[in-house]
Amino acid sequence: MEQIHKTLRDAKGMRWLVLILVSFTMLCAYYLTDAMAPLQERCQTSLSWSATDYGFFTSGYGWFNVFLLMLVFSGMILDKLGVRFTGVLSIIIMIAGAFVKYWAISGHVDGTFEMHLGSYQLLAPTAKSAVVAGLGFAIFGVGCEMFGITANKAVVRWFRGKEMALAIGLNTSTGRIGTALAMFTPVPLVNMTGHLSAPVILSLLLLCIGFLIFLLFGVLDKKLDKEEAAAGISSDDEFKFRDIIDIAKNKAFWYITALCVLFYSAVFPFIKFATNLIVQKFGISDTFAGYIPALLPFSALLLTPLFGSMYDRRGRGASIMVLGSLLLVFVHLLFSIPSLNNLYIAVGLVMVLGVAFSMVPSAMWPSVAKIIPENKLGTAYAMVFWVQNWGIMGVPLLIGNVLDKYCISGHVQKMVDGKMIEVTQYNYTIPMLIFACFGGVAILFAFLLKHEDAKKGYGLERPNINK
Ligand SMILES: NCCCC[C@H](NC(=O)[C@@H](N)CCCCN)C(=O)O
Repeated sequence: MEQIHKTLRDAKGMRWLVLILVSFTMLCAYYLTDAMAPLQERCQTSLSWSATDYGFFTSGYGWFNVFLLMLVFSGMILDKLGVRFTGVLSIIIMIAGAFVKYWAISGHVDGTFEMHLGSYQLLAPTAKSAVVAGLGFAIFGVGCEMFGITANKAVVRWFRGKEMALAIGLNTSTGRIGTALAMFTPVPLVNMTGHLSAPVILSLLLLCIGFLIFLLFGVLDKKLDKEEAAAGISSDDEFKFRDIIDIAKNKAFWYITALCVLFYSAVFPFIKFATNLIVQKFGISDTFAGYIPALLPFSALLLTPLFGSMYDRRGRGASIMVLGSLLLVFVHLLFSIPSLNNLYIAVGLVMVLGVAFSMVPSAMWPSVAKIIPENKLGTAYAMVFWVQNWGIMGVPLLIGNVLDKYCISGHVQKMVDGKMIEVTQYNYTIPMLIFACFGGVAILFAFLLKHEDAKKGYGLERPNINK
């Protein structure tokens, strides 16, 4: 006779409480990730940054994750030391990074910085404040990504065989609330306080609250450990180097990873430049321009759980990813057309992008858990995030450079903080075409993944809930 063991994760209320506890920190982390996006023009005027400096600072998020392989180490730490330890460590790292970022943009750093290796110029003269803020963002990025994989693993642990995709979707949605808040609160906050660093101080506060809330999750998760140990359920979480090789041998894993880096390269970096795009192309002030990109995470936050729940009940995960990638290309292509400069069109396109931004993540993250066994999941998520970070890091650099080199359309005089300042105008057609190209290649990988699933039977088109 099969013995049925009831543990905390079998109690619906407990599962959802855990989700709330894990998700709050996600909101705080995502807020800080995007809080400088609506302030691009302010950084350029108040800190004398160029678009290249802004792109350089923005790319900071991925520096340590990519070059120091911090994400890979994070995955190992997660699989070896568990979600509680890794979660706490990641929040401490985020707080440290946020502090450095605050220091740099609050006027403590002046001058420019350049780097040479012999006669070769590694870094052209860049505002020192952008370099230090980038370093802070790089430290923060290590914590934020480490927390992302920890949250994924915690949610999969508590929801596997139950409402897994819905839970991952809701967790992602909470992050989107952070992104939405980051789109429309920074400019009013800066206007109110007169300090460019005000949103960063708010994030620091939120992260400290997140830290305390995560400790509560730790108490429940430890209790689940004890119950499972008493019931003889082993979690076999030990990390082995062989895991990386096993994961790397899986073709479907590489298809989903390629889809991930391409899709997100066309979304996250787009968010960083979106406020400025709206200011430049549709001619509205940055105070209101941030409201339009805010519709993107806002619609995604409502729709991600919806698509997640559809995937749980009806399946069709691979098809959802194909359709989401198609929508992405559609939106970026229309954004690239200079004559389409009606504000209603911008609102409509951002909403459609929100649909794409719900479809792909809601199907992608639960699908990784179908392709890779749970004991290797921390490492697998870390490997996907590592590749994805190349895009999060490289694409803002690329776009910043392209803007300064090929897209300057003029200069205007604007009143900023009571002073008349020259503001550079950009034409965003080329950057939007670059984003569309990423989407085009993403479609190809979404099809390859669907084909591989049909061949190997991972069940990406099947529902997640065990009936
Ligand atoms: N449970 C959440 C699944 C991952 C969500 C995914 N996050 C990432 O891809 C992160 N590597 C990057 C986070 C950057 C923060 N703006 C997402 O869709 O947000």
